Amino acid sequence: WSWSISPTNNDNAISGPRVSGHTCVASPIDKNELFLFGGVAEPTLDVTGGAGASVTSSSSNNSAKIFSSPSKPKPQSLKEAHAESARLAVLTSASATKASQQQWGQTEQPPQITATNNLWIYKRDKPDNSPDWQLIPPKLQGVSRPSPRIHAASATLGHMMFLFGGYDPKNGKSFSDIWTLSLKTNKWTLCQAWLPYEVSKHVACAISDTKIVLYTDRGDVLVYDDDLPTPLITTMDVDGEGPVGLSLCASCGIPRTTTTTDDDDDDDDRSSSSAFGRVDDRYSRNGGGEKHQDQDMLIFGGSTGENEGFSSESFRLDTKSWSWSKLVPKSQKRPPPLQAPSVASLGKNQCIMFGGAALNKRDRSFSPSDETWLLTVDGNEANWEQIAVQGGGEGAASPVGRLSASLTATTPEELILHGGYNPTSSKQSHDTQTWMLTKHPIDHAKIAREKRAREQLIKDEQLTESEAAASRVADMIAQAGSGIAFEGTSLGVGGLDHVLEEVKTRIWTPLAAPPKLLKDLGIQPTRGLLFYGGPGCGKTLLASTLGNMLSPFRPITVVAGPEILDKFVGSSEQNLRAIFDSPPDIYEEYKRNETDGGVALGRAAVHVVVMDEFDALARSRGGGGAGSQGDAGVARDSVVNQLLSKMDGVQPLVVPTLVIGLTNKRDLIDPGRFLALLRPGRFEVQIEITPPKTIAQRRSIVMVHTKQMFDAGRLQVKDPPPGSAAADQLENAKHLDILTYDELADQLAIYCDGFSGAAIAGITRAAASRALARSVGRLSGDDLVSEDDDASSYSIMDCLVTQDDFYQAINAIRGRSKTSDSVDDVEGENDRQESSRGGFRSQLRQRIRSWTKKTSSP
Ligand SMILES: Nc1ncnc2c1ncn2[C@@H]1O[C@H](COP(=O)(O)OP(=O)(O)OP(=O)(O)O)[C@@H](O)[C@H]1O
Repeated sequence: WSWSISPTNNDNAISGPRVSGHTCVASPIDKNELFLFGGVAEPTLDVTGGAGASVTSSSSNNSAKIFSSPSKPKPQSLKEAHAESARLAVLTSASATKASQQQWGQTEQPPQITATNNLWIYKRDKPDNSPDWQLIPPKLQGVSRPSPRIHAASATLGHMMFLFGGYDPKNGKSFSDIWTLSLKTNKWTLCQAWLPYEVSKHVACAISDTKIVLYTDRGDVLVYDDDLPTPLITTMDVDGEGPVGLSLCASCGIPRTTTTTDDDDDDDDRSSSSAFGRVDDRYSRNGGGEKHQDQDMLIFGGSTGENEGFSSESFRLDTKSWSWSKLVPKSQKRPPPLQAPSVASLGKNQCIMFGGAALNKRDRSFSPSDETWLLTVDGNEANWEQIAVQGGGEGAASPVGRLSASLTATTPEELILHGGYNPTSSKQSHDTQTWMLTKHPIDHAKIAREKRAREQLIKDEQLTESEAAASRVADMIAQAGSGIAFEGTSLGVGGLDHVLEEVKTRIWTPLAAPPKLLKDLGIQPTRGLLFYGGPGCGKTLLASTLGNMLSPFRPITVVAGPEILDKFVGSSEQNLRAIFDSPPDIYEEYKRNETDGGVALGRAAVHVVVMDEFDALARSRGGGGAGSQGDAGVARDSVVNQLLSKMDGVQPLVVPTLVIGLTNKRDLIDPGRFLALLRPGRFEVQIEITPPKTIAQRRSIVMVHTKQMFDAGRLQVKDPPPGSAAADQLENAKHLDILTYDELADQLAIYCDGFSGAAIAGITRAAASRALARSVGRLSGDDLVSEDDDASSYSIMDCLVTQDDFYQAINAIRGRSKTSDSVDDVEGENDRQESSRGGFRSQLRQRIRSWTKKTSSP
């Protein structure tokens, strides 16, 4: 895990709003969009002390003082503790003002806390990945919107964000209203339900498709239910010892571990101790279309309201049995007691916590933490691990300590941190930068070192404009191929790691090296790369993904060999010349930012030409079939000669060019020509692309093609992402023998023995088509719908690709050539098989058994 300022490559990063104590959610519609609402607008003061305590900023010493209310006798019971905590919470704003007056003296005016009701949207879909914070104008937010507030709580259900309560420091008022914001239209609506009392510094998290659970600093667990005709808030009776009235704690959801059965629906029994909303007795499951809850709530840190009562415990609220349990730390290593840290769930059983304020008991000061912790929950055990230490590596930037910031997960491998309050800094106490925590290791030290070396080189050598441009092009290619860029998962290519390794060493490295260094060494980047091998093994896929990586400044040119050949004398050569002499222009955005309109950069930027069916050009005279003789043969001769002379560097090229030739008929290439093609400077690098031979190779292709459906929760597996369609339907499919995603990938890799990459991709498509057909209902009632399912219950949005869909698709393709890549019609094949077969399922099982035997024998 490492921290970086978002975006990493742009020095002119536009910073976001200066804010803390706000709420922020990721749009479920587009992971590149975040919505940020409210918070403290001014940088100088925040009320963070929680119940009975307040904090002011201090420029004189390097830590902020905490002013506590006089110690009270320890509450005797849980109930008393809750009541005490609630009472103190009300005093918070008063003590904050008083304390800050003491701190700032009578003459000096303490800085005012101003809450805002600004709604911001953060979009990252711009081509250069630069962030774009936009304030949504109030008039576009609907007829009415929430008033300014801090410390509200928010959570999303579907495409709606729900906002609960909050506090307005201007008039010392907390709120009990609930608002919904449509993340599609950006319009607010006041909810019909209300919180039972005014509340702020509470937390909220969605626990199912229709329910949000809230934990207040009075120690109450409230449930918002959106699935009823009139939405309703209910106070739950909860068993076990939970956190005692925590203020400014942090929370996130985590998949529930306890099992639910259809008839084990005991929530009604413990129903509500009180219900708030228009219709008091509506908290009933009857006819509510209730889906099974699938998230528990985790609570971290916070203040109990007693003197110095910061909590270091974490608790889990089981939202099925409605009981609290304290997480037991696996080791001594865990975060200290913290107030207002930021936390986000990564799905599955992990979450990440950043920042918060740690209390220094001796002088009762506290300082903001800049630590990042990864928590893995195993039942009630908590395994804490400190991550991204020093930002994730030497030379990495990392966010300064802060509290009341927002940490939002956009994917399980990327989180966004924004805002927050750093009380030890008197001026820039809010950070306006948007920070990104990503799982991929970035070697910041190395990047920084290389950048410095390049800058020095340009300075020392007093490079000309064109040399500097060439250096920048190399720089950009170096960046494009660094980190995990050459990993199969990043390129969407499976099982070809050895090929990627070779391309990286022989093609990318010289292109990415400083041109001056190449000159010193007397070498030039390779001009030609030939991929050969059977059909459907990923040659085209590789060429286009690598081409785009190696040509960041201009589009690549893709041309098929036969397209170049022309029956008119001279036209073929002309076609070829056009490819080399008229490369596509560099992208507009690069031209725009250049003082010379991009002329120097245009001359230096690499042009990648992908020549498919390369054998058509270099075929031996006898091996080409019809049309290979006569005029076409002559045309080929002169085209090849021209190509060779373009590539061997005798004639200077308009721009540096890399030709990637592709052929699945290398044996048709004239041996004499082949030798000529091999000569240095021409197609120096020739790599055979074979079908995946090992289980590991096929597994990685399977992963490439199923990752999207797994991440989106459309794949029937035992471990689907929480809250997804697959998770919802898991309960119904319990009796089926379902594998985890990893197990399924292994299984498919075994069954796909002998398949090409294209065939494996085809199987995924075919399996998805089967699932789609089933959901659309076109085939409802016929035997494509599994016997185990109730066909009438399908809706398009329940669409789930089952493991059986894969097995049937494999079976269909097994009947054909193993390396066939024309599997688009596998669905049709399925239909034919389905209608003509009898006892198909048992046949399939037998086949699978025999494959397993075959493949597992030593
Ligand atoms: N190694 C692989 N990893 C992931 N997907 C693959 C792989 N090989 C093939 N595919 C899938 O098969 C499709 C077709 O492959 P591609 O066109 O690259 O094969 P090819 O080797 O160029 O075939 P041909 O020689 O017939 O042109 C790809 O778009 C991709 O979806």
